[in-house]
Amino acid sequence: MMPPEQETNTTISLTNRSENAWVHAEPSRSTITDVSPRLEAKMPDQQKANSACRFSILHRSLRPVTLKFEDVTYSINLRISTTGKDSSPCLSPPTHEPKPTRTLLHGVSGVVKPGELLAMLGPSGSGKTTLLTALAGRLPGKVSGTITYNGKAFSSSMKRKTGFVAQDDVLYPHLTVLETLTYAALLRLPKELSKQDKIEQTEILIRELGLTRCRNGVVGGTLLRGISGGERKRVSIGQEMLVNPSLLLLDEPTSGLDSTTAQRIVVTLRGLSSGGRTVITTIHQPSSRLYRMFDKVVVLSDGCPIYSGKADQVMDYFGSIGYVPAFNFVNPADFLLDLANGIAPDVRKDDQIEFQGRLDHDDQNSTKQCLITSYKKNLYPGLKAEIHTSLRDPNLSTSGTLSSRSSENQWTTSWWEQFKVLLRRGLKERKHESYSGLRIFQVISVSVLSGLMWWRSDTSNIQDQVGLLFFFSIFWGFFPLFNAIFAFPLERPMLIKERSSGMYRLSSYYFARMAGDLPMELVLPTVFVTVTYWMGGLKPSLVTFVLTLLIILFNVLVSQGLGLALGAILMEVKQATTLASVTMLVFLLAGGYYIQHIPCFIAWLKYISFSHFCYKLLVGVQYSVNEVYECGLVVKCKVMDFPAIKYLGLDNKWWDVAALAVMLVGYRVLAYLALKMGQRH
Ligand SMILES: Nc1ncnc2c1ncn2[C@@H]1O[C@H](COP(=O)(O)OP(=O)(O)OP(=O)(O)O)[C@@H](O)[C@H]1O
Repeated sequence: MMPPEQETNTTISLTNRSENAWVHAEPSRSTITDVSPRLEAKMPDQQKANSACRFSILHRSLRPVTLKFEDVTYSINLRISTTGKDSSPCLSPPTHEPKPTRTLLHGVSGVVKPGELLAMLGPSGSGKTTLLTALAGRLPGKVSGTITYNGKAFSSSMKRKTGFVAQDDVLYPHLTVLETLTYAALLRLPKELSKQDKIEQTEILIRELGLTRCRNGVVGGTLLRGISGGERKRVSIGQEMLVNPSLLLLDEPTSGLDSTTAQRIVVTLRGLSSGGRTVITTIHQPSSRLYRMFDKVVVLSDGCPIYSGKADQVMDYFGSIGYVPAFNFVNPADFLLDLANGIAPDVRKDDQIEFQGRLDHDDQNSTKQCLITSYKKNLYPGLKAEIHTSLRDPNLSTSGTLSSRSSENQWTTSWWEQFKVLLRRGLKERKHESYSGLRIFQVISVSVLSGLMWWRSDTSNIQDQVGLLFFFSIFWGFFPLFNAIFAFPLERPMLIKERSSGMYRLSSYYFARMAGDLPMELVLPTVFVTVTYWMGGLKPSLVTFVLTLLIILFNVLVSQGLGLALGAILMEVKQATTLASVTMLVFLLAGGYYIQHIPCFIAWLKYISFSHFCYKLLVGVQYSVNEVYECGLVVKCKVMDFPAIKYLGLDNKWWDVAALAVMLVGYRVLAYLALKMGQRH
């Protein structure tokens, strides 16, 4: 363990180095050379030129962004109104009529320029996250007021220049720090950089963030012990820093961290903003030394602004409207939080006569009202003027937009590259879950058990043998279905986070996910069928065995597709598993083995049951048309006349194959469309 002093020293030197490697307001030859002197020294001239060119591509993406927001107001529809009224104390007087909406932000304004670090302060529930999410262009529904980025609305090009670090770290628990950042680099850095360059950038970043000690440690999560909370937070920040964002927004990056680690993170943010980025962070209770690092603050009280402006002018402002702390050396952040909570400060002796009367009568709400009114009266006009000077803002001369419209919508990497990286990452993350001993044990034990139950059955016990074929179709309908249901609901937070930052196409993710699931989905049934087929005494023919296996694999893929579709449509595991159980029960009953005299008004159910088609095909390949079995004492009957087979009406097998093929494609298209629609909400 490093002593704390050493850690702090490292932080400062790291931040300085970070300014060399990551923080560049304007791309130039000199900054390019700064990026990686070690790399350049090793390269021949031509390679150096190429490398310089490649790194310039990375740094060209840092364009100054001036973010202005004016009168931002945001409401949500309330599902259940318990009190029947909007509880906000903002200027409008409370009404007693039930309202279907609740306003979370009430006319918040501000300006943040490149090189500035803005902190949003306020009590829990005051709307900091809501405002931050609105500024990151990620808030669902309608946000009224104006939010502009270099004078323009949020666009897909801005999306890729924006880094957003959410309050809860969304990371894959089984990947190491190095793997997490490398995969992010491979997905997010421009295609003009080689894989080696991207890996080099990751290594630099790991050093910049002080993550060297834990680079090979797994990230961990609720059920898996991994790196510490502070390290995890730095990994999340690192993922965003990789793209060299011009605008970086962070939600509570210091929450739950000790003061040294919190300072380390804010120092890093300060370094990032000094290099020309626009950095906005929400923060709960900063110490006074952290507060001093902020250029601007927005203070919210129940969604209403009580201050928006320079951090070092806050005390003067509140002093000017009559709120002065009792002590000269009070932490401004504590003072602001008290005010935002409606707690008027203790007064100094010389001001006592002036304030005593009001303190006696003011409750917290009226203090808040008073502060909000003062903000509107004193600060807001000035802020409005600052927002409206956009045309004269020198930062806007570079306006931050890319040279051509077409390049705005380009992805940083190709579809194929995204697919490969996502596939590798998915396999690595899920190998623990897919190849878990438990799952393998489950399949092998059921296969051996059923092999023993049906031990060497033959056509003399045709009922049992047909039962084994039906069991194949049902077991390999249930098992993949219930595994696939979890896929999208569990990955949802990651998908939302990565897709919101424009990391990859939905189609590349979707195909990578399907391809990643294939090995396990196909290996386990193969083992199962091999064991049970031969133990169970089915037709001792290699061709029949292979055909049986292929039919079951086909069935597995169809069932997996249905599971993916249910998961993607409902995006909720409990609901999806309930619906899947009902569906499979219907398929089981309509399959044709248990009931052969289904009333015609409900008999159509078998046509939507993939188990029915699978069972039909299995019977079709197991028995030939003229095959007979002993149906009584020295009496032979045709297998095709056995009730559970006759009912199936074995005609053209290709129709059954076609029906399964339609379901195979249909369910997967449905799953994709459901994901796509889900992304819009
Ligand atoms: N989707 C939602 N449905 C209902 N209420 C919501 C929703 N989103 C936010 N809120 C409410 O809006 C208010 C502001 O929430 P927000 O998360 O922005 O606060 P915050 O200042 O970031 O809080 P904290 O510091 O505790 O994270 C809270 O009272 C919260 O309960």
